Amino acid sequence: MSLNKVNSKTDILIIGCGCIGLSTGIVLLKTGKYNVQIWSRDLPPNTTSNKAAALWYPFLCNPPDLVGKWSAETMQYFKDHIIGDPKSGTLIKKVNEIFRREHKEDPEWRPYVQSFRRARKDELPEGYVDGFAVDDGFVMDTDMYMDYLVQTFKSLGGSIEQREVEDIREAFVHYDTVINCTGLGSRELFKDKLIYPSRGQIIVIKNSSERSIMDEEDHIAYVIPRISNTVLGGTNQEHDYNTEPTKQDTEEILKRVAMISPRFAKNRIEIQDVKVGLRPSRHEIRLENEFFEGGSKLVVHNYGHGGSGFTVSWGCALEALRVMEAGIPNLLFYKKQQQPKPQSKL
Ligand SMILES: Cc1cc2nc3c(=O)[nH]c(=O)nc-3n(C[C@H](O)[C@H](O)[C@H](O)COP(=O)(O)OP(=O)(O)OC[C@H]3O[C@@H](n4cnc5c(N)ncnc54)[C@H](O)[C@@H]3O)c2cc1C
Ligand SMILES: O=C(O)C(=O)Cc1ccccc1
Repeated sequence: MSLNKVNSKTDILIIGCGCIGLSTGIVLLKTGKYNVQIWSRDLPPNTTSNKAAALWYPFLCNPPDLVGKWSAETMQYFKDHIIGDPKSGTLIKKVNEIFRREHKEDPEWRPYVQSFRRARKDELPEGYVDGFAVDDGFVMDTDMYMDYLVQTFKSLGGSIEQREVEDIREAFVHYDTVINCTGLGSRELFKDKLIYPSRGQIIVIKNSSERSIMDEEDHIAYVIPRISNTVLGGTNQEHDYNTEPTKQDTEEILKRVAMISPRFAKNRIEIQDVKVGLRPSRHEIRLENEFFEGGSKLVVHNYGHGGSGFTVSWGCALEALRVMEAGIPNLLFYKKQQQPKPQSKL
């Protein structure tokens, strides 16, 4: 049995149609070497990814050095391929993280982001004494961006099937190489009990804001302006599976946001929507090969991106391609394929 090949391209299955699965699929398709299909239980707009704020900013994601590298690669990828396209739903927006106490240390990702600077005093609301700034930060109108990823994936020849995978062996019937982008779903599908939900609630409002600003010191508060609305957040309730918004969280978020952006204390806030998503949290992103069925099947894991899936998406997609291409030659029958055919005795 040879590697699944049609039109001399290798067939790859991706499980999961969130920002990670779609970005990974696009990177594979752009090489011109793979036929890529996505199987996914939920499709946009019904994924965790669609519940994100979303802005570029490393948050609740590890390991720090790799998250810094992948965040910077993702920022570059957005600048090179995405931000110029109005269909992508992205906007360049300065982002400020602010602190009530002096913050001596720069963030671990600072060495990777040249545009990083300390916040100026005039960028700090009353009661805040220190802060970070990234002038070329960017935000995504999440649903627009997710639709853009789906259209880009399909325009490159990718296909998407709504299908839940209950046992990875279902995938092995048709594919030798599978990329696992199931986020929190890996808790069941691969019995990884290290991944757990961190519940995040956000409020979508009509009002606008000139910058993204956030305080994540003692509790989370953020304002993230987008093309068609602004997102106020948020919460971070670990191991909480409740996907329904609560009135209490909405009130808490509005109270905290008024502290970091006083204009929201004075102006009437017109709530358009309240959303909840379960961040796929893990002590660190799992991005590695795992062989099954005696080395004849390969799964590339790419999940556990916590609060930074969009921020590291393209860096992780490029890494998943590298890891996969390092793994394929080790597939058992791939090796057999390469063996010279025995010469006939006649
Ligand atoms: C409120 C909130 C705000 C956020 N804001 C930001 C932000 O500003 N910036 C940022 O970078 N990140 C942000 N995040 C984090 C970001 O949303 C996640 O890191 C990201 O969505 C993870 O993407 P994913 O593709 O791994 O997961 P998901 O979007 O959950 O996709 C997983 C996919 O796998 C599918 N799946 C799972 N199990 C199976 C199975 N067994 N069979 C078939 N399919 C399966 C699911 O249906 C889904 O399609 C935020 C998260 C929340 C909750
Ligand atoms: O809520 C989240 O998961 C986010 O990623 C939004 C965010 C980004 C940066 C700081 C705090 C929250």
